[in-house]
Amino acid sequence: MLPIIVTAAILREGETVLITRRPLQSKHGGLWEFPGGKLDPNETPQEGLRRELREELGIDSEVGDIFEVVYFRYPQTPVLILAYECRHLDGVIQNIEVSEHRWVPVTELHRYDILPADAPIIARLQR
Ligand SMILES: Nc1nc2c([nH]c(=O)n2[C@@H]2O[C@H](COP(=O)(O)OP(=O)(O)OP(=O)(O)O)[C@@H](O)[C@H]2O)c(=O)[nH]1
Ligand SMILES: [Mg+2]
Repeated sequence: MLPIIVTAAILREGETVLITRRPLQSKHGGLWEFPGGKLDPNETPQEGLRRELREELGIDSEVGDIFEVVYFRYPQTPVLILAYECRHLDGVIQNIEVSEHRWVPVTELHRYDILPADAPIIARLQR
């Protein structure tokens, strides 16, 4: 099966990185992740990630360099996650399509129940 392509944002503030919590009623509800989502047809990854950050958090952003690429097999379908360094340009972060957001020091990410596919992203953040 071909993987679903997903983009994820690495947004930093000082030593911290932004993680968001999936709504309880959604798939993997209650788990933490990096904001982002599935690519729509005919969208570039950068366009898709900017759209997701607007939809989920209400912010304008700039998508920068690729940070990590992860292939992971979930029981239902594999995912290919493209994680990009992003810059928060404008707007106050709101929990629109997420239940919570938190700025977490990279050394404390292990305290959170983060989606298993994100392990290589976390490892790179902690290097
Ligand atoms: N955004 C995001 N998705 C991730 C991460 N890690 C990870 O395994 N995923 C998986 O990627 C898939 C797509 O993400 P999503 O459900 O947020 O997609 P979406 O925002 O387009 O939402 P939708 O499906 O309700 O339209 C999910 O199955 C999710 O489990 C991550 O760090 N960020
Ligand atoms: Mg999403």
